[in-house]
Amino acid sequence: MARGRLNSGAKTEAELPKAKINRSSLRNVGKLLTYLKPYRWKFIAGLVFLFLSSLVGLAFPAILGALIDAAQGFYKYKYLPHGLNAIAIMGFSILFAQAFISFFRVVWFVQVAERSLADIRRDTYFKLITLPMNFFANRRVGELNSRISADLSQIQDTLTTTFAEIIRQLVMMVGSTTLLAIVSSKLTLALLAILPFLVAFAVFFGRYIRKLSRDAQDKLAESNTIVEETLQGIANVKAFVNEAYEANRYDKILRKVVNIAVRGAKFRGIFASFIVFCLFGTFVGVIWYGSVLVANHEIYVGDLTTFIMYSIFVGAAMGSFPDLYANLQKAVGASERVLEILAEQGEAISMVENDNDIKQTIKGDVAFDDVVFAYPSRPEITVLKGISFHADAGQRVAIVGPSGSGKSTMASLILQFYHPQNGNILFDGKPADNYSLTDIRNQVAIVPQDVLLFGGTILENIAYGRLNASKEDIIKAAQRANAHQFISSFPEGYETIVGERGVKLSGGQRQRIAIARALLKNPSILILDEATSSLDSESERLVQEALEELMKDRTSIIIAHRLSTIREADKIVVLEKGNIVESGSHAELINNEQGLYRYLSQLQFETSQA
Ligand SMILES: Nc1ncnc2c1ncn2[C@@H]1O[C@H](COP(=O)(O)OP(=O)(O)OP(=O)(O)O)[C@@H](O)[C@H]1O
Repeated sequence: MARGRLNSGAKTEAELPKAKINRSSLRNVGKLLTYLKPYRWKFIAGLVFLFLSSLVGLAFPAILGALIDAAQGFYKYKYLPHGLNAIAIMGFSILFAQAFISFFRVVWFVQVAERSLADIRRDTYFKLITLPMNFFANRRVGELNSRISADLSQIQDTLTTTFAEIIRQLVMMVGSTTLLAIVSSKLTLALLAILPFLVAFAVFFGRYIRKLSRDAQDKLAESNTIVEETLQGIANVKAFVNEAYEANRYDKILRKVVNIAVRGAKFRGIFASFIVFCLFGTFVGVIWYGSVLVANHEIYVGDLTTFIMYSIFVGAAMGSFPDLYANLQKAVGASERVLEILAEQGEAISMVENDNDIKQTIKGDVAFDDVVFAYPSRPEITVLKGISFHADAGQRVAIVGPSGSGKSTMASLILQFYHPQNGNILFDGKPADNYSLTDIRNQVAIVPQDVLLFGGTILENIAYGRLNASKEDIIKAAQRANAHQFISSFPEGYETIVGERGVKLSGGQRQRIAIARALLKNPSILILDEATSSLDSESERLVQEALEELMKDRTSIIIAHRLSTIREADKIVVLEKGNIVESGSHAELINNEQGLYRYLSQLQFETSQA
């Protein structure tokens, strides 16, 4: 199912060229355009200036024609000054005005687009990070990444360039055609007899080329996903000596990209040469016919110049439409994909830091009451089948059981990453819905199996537990977590950059940083997802000591893999295939000869003896 969604997403992309720009897609894009609202005056001013600069541009051919006619002593236009120099000065003034107007329209459009796009980016990112875990289970990081980068850049491009170009070219085309008709209706008719064929060809061919380039883009996105996934799991790639396999995988997809792109290149080439041939052919024809009209004294030479320039404007405008239209279509597709994310239902987390302060304190009682749960991405498999257990505030409760029995799932439910389909999770006797999400997550900390550190400094990584903590508090937490010593031994101390995902630190060091982070957070409920990989005995001792310190005076739910570490727990809950099969103290459980706990303990004891 997860891949199903992914594929459907990819399919929308591939089919996009066929999706017409229609009312409903435009309505969708209209929703994104609301982001322009705060900057609407600048945007409207930009539009007006754009319109003006296009109109002013239309005056040129007339002025140049008038200049040439004036050289021969003809003054056809009453509203233009008589005299060569006067007309030339007018031409320069118009040029200056156009330059002036163009400057502002470019600056304003870019300002508006940059600002509104930053707003959309911010909102998309905010939405993304508040989406429930299930959303992420169904998508790849690379795919989401490209929403924020590629799709939004496409929209930005369209707002800054394509949109303005479309308006400009439309004004040029309509204006030039009208003026052409005024200059010479005969020549205009001759031109219009050829142009529709050109346009029809351009549109037909342009569509096909767009489809090809979309396919190439999709494949390229796929290849980027490979790079990203490989780099993220580089240790795995190396450990399995799968460099050649990955290189092959990447090479294969790159070949596909090249194939599609090369096929597209041929069509693009044909398209370009045909357009060039037709355009020049049209001009040659028009100049030929125009020269005949001049020879017959039906029009002036200046008129012919004016006419040729307007024809160039019309031709250029028509030639630019297929690309502009393709860009518009891409932007519509990109907007739809971005809107998809914006329309998702996020979790109730505020983006204002103070809103997320603790409002209802939790003492530390945790209980599961007949909890039934299946992951939304795999509804057919019930992972927890009616779990009930209780941990009093301050108690240590260990959850043990074979791999896949649902231990980590229980941790995710306590953190409210998912919600049970049946039953309740209770904090201090009250169902979780009675608390805000932020209240629960602020008072529950997890030290996960696989500690993920961010790329910044050690200080920043510990401070992640409480962002407003002072440096003294951070050092104190590190000391309590047995981390201060090794941190101080680094030349840069707390300012040491941990490297991407903490690769510069050992497993035990990373764990102690995670413990310091949790100590700083000072939660009333602690979840320890014990690391499966064992550390060397010295490191193990340091981590264990740090954990003891961390567990003091709070409820601890320990997901244990090594049963030797949980003998002192107040209660041990034994899980098997989503059911609690036993619970009690170590002494009670070990005496149950038929019990799973005793069996697992013996198994581990034997393995460690072997
Ligand atoms: N995000 C998920 N989406 C769908 N199914 C999942 C997801 N995470 C875990 N599962 C499934 O839920 C079941 C319980 O997994 P869970 O990780 O809770 O087990 P566990 O007892 O913690 O195992 P381990 O000791 O190996 O960590 C497994 O069958 C697993 O395949």
